[in-house]
Amino acid sequence: MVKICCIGAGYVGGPTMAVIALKCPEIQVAVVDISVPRISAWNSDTLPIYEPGLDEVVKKCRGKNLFFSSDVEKHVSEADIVFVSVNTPTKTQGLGAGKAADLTYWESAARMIADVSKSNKIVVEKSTVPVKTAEAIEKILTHNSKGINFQILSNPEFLAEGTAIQDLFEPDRVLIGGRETPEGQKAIKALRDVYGHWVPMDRIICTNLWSAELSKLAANAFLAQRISSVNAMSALCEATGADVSQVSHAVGKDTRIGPKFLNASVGFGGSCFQKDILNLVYICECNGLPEVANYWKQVIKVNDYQKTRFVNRIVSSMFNTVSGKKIAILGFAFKKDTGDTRETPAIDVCKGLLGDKAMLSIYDPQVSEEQIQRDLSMNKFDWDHPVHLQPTSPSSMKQVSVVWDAYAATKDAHGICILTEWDEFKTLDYQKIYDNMQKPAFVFDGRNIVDVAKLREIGFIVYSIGKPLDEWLKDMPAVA
Ligand SMILES: NC(=O)c1ccc[n+]([C@@H]2O[C@H](COP(=O)([O-])OP(=O)(O)OC[C@H]3O[C@@H](n4cnc5c(N)ncnc54)[C@H](O)[C@@H]3O)[C@@H](O)[C@H]2O)c1
Ligand SMILES: O=c1ccn([C@@H]2O[C@H](COP(=O)(O)OP(=O)(O)O[C@H]3O[C@H](CO)[C@@H](O)[C@H](O)[C@H]3O)[C@@H](O)[C@H]2O)c(=O)[nH]1
Repeated sequence: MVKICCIGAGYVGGPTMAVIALKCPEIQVAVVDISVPRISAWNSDTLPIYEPGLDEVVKKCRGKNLFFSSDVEKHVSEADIVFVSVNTPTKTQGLGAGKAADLTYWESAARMIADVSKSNKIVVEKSTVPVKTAEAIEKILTHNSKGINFQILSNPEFLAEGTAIQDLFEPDRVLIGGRETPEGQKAIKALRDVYGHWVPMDRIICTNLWSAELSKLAANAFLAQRISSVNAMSALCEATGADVSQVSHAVGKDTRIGPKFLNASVGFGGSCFQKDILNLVYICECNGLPEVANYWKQVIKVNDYQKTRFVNRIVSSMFNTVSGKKIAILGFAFKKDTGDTRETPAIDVCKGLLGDKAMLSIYDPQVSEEQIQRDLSMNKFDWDHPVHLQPTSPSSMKQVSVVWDAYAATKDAHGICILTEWDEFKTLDYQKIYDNMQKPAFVFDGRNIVDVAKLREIGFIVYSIGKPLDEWLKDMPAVA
């Protein structure tokens, strides 16, 4: 029986391994992590991450051919294939701080694999890593390898949160990079056979190691670049009276461009886009390519501009001050159908409003109060480091309250900011909400999900990203 072990039971390791276990009943899959609470949660009825469809998959396989354990060394030593899916955050200190990937967790996993292995293994990079990482990992593994053969593969993950299970069931492609030696090709075949249980062969792309590593960074950069492009257009739409949804639709109808990923928003968030582009920028700089680095840096700059622009719209619309005003924040996760808040635009928007002394009442169906407090008190780039390394929340967050209902959040509020596109925000009773708010009542829709005409009919002053401006807002400056 083939044994797989995955180091890192996070947003990628957990769902990916659960799907491999489901699709390959004859393979034994162990997911291991140094975080004991995380492993306990994977073994409980309340999984550590919220992801539609994940519960069913885990329940079908757990205890049969899918195991979650904190006995990292035992499972690694027994495995034929070891996936490494640990976090690779942005470095916060030292050389490359604020840009380069922090490979501390990866390196310690590699050292541990080298220490405990007694048989040949295929080691698979699942984490997103800088191009050429495999070379460094190979050095760690083969140094003092006691005659054991390690084959390194790069198998980056392309799932998106909120649709992880669907993405894993029907991936656009699976990418496997390996050495161009006979042993490397044999290792590629072994991993291709695992995915071959459910992924059509023509969707499994095999490349060399460096192409696979770089393709992952490139794919995220291209995706994020589309969002920054449409967000840049949204500012121009507001200035000219064009409607960004109509522009996106018209542009996306060109089959060379395509309709997906062209929704203007308050800005992209999530644990990957910013981190991976910064990493790409750093690699370009290290390779003496400042023009290429600056090109990609601009994608992040436009994203920051969009968040600042949104905050400025709110403040300038509300008579240039939100001091002491109650603002309801609807949605805190970085997108719908996840409880993940890493790099969510809500953090920057809330911090911007708090800086202007607003009183925030925050509601998100999947994010806990503790998480929100931690996020709002954290430094940039600390977010993806293990919890014990993150700053604790100060008790002085008196301007922030977290409530468990959109109606409570909006009661007596001066304004509403929609920051996550949760479906439930589309069907709220906005008349009831309006009746219970201070007047004039404002809605700032950072996701373009509300029916603007209907809300204006009720009496709201509405700002929607990239849409023709409300009369109220027309003469207000909205410079970032
Ligand atoms: N989140 C996503 O949607 C996504 C998608 C594709 C790729 N990725 C990439 O996958 C990687 C993992 O991302 P994630 O979101 O799953 O991270 P995560 O933080 O949710 O999970 C990583 C886990 O690794 C564990 N860990 C760290 N060092 C360890 C060690 N030495 N031994 C055992 N366990 C260890 C941590 O405790 C943590 O539970 C990152 O490189 C990320 O860029 C993420
Ligand atoms: O048209 C769009 C599409 C997305 N977003 C925002 O962009 C961010 C990222 O969304 P999405 O890409 O759907 O989620 P992630 O889970 O971050 O997934 C991305 O990052 C993963 C980690 O590398 C990759 O595996 C995925 O392929 C890639 O889509 C979110 O804040 C979205 O709200 C927009 O603003 N407009």
